[in-house]
Amino acid sequence: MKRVNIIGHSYDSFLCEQLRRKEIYADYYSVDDLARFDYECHLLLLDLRENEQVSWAETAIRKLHKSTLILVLIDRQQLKIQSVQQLIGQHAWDYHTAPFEIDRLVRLMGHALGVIRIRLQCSDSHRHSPASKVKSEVIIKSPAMLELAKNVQRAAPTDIPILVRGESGTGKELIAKKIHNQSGRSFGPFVVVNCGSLTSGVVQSELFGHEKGSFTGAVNQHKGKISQANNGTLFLDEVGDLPLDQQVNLLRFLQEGTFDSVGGTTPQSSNVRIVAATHIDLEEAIELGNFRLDLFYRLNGITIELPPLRERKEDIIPLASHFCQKYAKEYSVGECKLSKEAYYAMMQHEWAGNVRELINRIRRAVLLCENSMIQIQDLELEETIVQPCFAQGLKTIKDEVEKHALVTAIQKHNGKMDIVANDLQISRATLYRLIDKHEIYAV
Ligand SMILES: Nc1ncnc2c1ncn2[C@@H]1O[C@H](COP(=O)(O)OP(=O)(O)OP(=O)(O)O)[C@@H](O)[C@H]1O
Repeated sequence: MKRVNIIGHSYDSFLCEQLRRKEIYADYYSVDDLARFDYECHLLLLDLRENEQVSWAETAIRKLHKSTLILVLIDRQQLKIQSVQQLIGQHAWDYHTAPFEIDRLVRLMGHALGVIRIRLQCSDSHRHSPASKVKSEVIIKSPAMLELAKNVQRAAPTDIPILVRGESGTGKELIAKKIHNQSGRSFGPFVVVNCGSLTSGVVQSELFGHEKGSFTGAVNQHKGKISQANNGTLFLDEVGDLPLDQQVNLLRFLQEGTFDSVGGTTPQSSNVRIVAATHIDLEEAIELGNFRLDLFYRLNGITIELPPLRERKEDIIPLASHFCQKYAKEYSVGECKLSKEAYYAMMQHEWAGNVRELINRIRRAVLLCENSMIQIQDLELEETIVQPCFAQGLKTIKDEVEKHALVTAIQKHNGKMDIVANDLQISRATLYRLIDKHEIYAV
């Protein structure tokens, strides 16, 4: 659905309804209600019909960003008025004379929106070097995550809602930022709402905003996160924890594109792309009656499922190295390395807290380690114990040769498992099975 802001003398329900039928959502502000208008729009229709005085329109135009496209709607006879001519000549991108023909008006708006889109794309490629985007450096080496990155790249440029699922600390928010950065909205804001940390009343005002005086303590008007995310991405973190009574309001916004602020009397709109994340089992929450099925369908245009770190072991060491470097630089302690024991302990650890846990252990270890070498105790990990193999005949000799080949290849390639597997001409799955079989926790 397309959107246009209209300023006019008084609310014209007929015009708004006609536009709505053509899938254009009109946010109408009457001259008396301009305090509500935030002047941050791309397309503005100035409805000057039956207005002799246009001074209010000139005042409004002065507050607009100079890139806003202005269309003017006037009565034919107004074209003869000098102030109207001036206003059109100086500020309007185009005008339309009443009685309006809805199809012509819609075509005009469609054209204006097209121009805006092209302008934004051009200014985006000029203005936005990677440094100006939301920070989202993602370390990825495992096949599962490389596949996931491909899906993110495919889905990001569309406006399809994305549901990111995964255990806590797997990188859901980071992926949401990546989606934003790879979308046409990267020039706009990336706004995060943590649905889990707020009570129902607070969530409503946080998401939808509130009007001055709408409740005790509402001393000023507050712009909600949905409005703040206009032309950008709204990231609904822990959406599974959104209180049930607020789920219906969110659903209405997702279906109709409109919402009411707390204490507000006119529906508002905002052009946002929704990315939601959850670590809870939403299907189970639906069965238990804690989450709405219709909202689930609305949010779940595409699902991106982040595997836990223990299921993508190839990412562990690259992540550890990255954060070693990062914190060594941050704490000015010189380059740090992982000892072989630390390395294997990391590969064996369960990582219940996923990447967040890895970051915490590495950060602490970088500070605590001696001689720039991170040991198991610096990471506060369990020492992995190598069980001896008992030699018994040919089978044992074969086993010993196999183990020796594995250990040698792992040492030679510094633990890079994909290269080790390649060198030994076995699949990665077989390599891990053999590492488990021989209990190779340290080399
Ligand atoms: N692949 C990755 N590369 C680099 N950093 C990562 C990666 N994955 C996660 N991180 C980092 O790990 C930390 C946790 O990630 P994030 O907050 O995105 O996880 P989450 O799944 O949203 O967690 P929660 O469910 O607890 O909100 C962040 O500091 C993030 O930058």
